[in-house]
Order: sequence, then C-alpha cells, then structure tokens
Amino acid sequence: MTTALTPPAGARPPVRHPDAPAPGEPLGSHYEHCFGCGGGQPHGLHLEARAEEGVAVTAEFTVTADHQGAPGLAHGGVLATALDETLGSLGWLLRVIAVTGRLETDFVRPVPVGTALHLSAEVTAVHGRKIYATATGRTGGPDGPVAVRADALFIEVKVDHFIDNGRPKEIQAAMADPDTQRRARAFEVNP
Ligand SMILES: CCCCCCCCCCCC(=O)SCCNC(=O)CCNC(=O)[C@H](O)C(C)(C)COP(=O)(O)OP(=O)(O)OC[C@H]1O[C@@H](n2cnc3c(N)ncnc32)[C@H](O)[C@@H]1OP(=O)(O)O
Repeated sequence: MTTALTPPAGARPPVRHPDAPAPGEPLGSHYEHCFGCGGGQPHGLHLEARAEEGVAVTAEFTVTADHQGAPGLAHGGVLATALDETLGSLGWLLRVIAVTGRLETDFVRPVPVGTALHLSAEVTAVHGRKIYATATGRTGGPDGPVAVRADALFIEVKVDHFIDNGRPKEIQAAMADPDTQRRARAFEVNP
C-alpha cells in the first residue's frame, strides 16, 4: 500500500452518523444512471449494498457476459468499479458526499462470468476531508476466498463538485429525482 493510503498521525476513527441506516438496511442507489448501482443502466453492475455495524457495508454483484475482459472472465476494471462503488457507498453512513481520490486494487483470483461477488468495505480512518477505507470481494459466499481487494482514499466534497463539473442536463434531472432517498444520498447529505 502506498503512503498516500496510510492514515497520517492525527487521523481519527470514523464516526457513524446517528441517522445512518440500521445494520441490514439496504442503501439503495444514489443515482439511477450510476454504472455501479443504478437501475437505469442495462449493462451496469446493479450492485446492491446494505449497512453493517460501525462504518461498514456489504454488497453483492453478479458478473454477467456484459462484464467480460478475457473470455468468460470479469474485466479487471469492472471489478475495480465494484470495489469503488461499494467503498463510495460508505459516505452515506458518515452522511458526507465523497469522491474517490485514489483506489489501489489487488486482483488475487480470476472471477468467472456467473459468479456472485460478495463485497465488504469499511472506513478505517478520517483526517479532515480525507476518508481512508478498505474493501474485499469474495467468491463462493461472504466467507469465501478473496478474489479482489482494495485500499482507497476518498475526499469529501460539497454538492458544488457535481454542479460545477457535471453536465447541466443530468444534474438538473438528478436534482429533480422524485425518489427522495436517492436525491438525499446524492445531494442533500451535507448541504
Ligand atoms: C450525483 C451523485 C453524487 C454521489 C456521489 C457518490 C459517487 C459514487 C461513485 C463511486 C465513487 C467514484 O467513482 S467518484 C468518481 C471518481 N473520482 C473523481 O472523479 C474525483 C476526481 N478528482 C477530483 O475531483 C479532485 O482531485 C478531488 C475532489 C478528489 C480533490 O480535489 P480538491 O477538492 O481540490 O482537494 P485537494 O486539496 O486536491 O485534496 C484534498 C486532500 O486530499 C489529498 N488527495 C487528493 N487526491 C489524492 C490522491 N489521488 N492521492 C493522495 N492524496 C490525495 C490531497 O493531498 C489533500 O491532502 P491534504 O493537503 O489535505 O493533506
């Protein structure tokens, strides 16, 4: 792991927000057209995450033929996306909006099409806007062998990050999303 992913002296343990969803509760999608979790992406991962105790989540995603790199095997970038999405959903337990600054991934075993990847992620430390987190993806069940793992640094941002950088068409549509939980996750967690 690079030094950029080692929490500095003065980093603190994460604090679960009092309004975080209860352990076992599904987090839902933060954006209909998110490639990781959105229902509106036919070839997306449709990853479903739920809250765990502490500042942790678990999630599943099944590798389909749309996700291949080598014949019959998941593309590494797709697996990194699954880790990134799972890690990204941790922000909802802290009630902050955060984007990936750095994602360092180990690909330990190939993951065949048809495999359900069992992901788990947790925040390990927080230092100012920097959120340090780690994730694993296992095959064969939540206690199966590790196929992929990642360490990551997320950076807390304000909603302006999306307003200033996203395309107005999608931003306006997302802000008018009638799904209030999804809109809250995307934009209203830390106004
Ligand atoms: C609509 C739905 C919404 C819902 C949102 C949820 C989306 C979930 C999707 C899954 C997650 C994603 O893929 S998110 C998409 C992929 N990620 C992105 O597009 C981010 C692109 N990068 C950026 O926009 C920017 O670089 C930021 C915001 C990350 C940082 O810029 P900044 O705000 O100007 O902050 P900056 O001063 O540079 O950095 C703050 C501190 O973090 C450190 N830092 C920053 N980047 C790194 C790095 N790569 N490696 C090490 N350290 C770093 C700096 O050294 C500094 O430390 P110090 O000096 O304080 O010590």
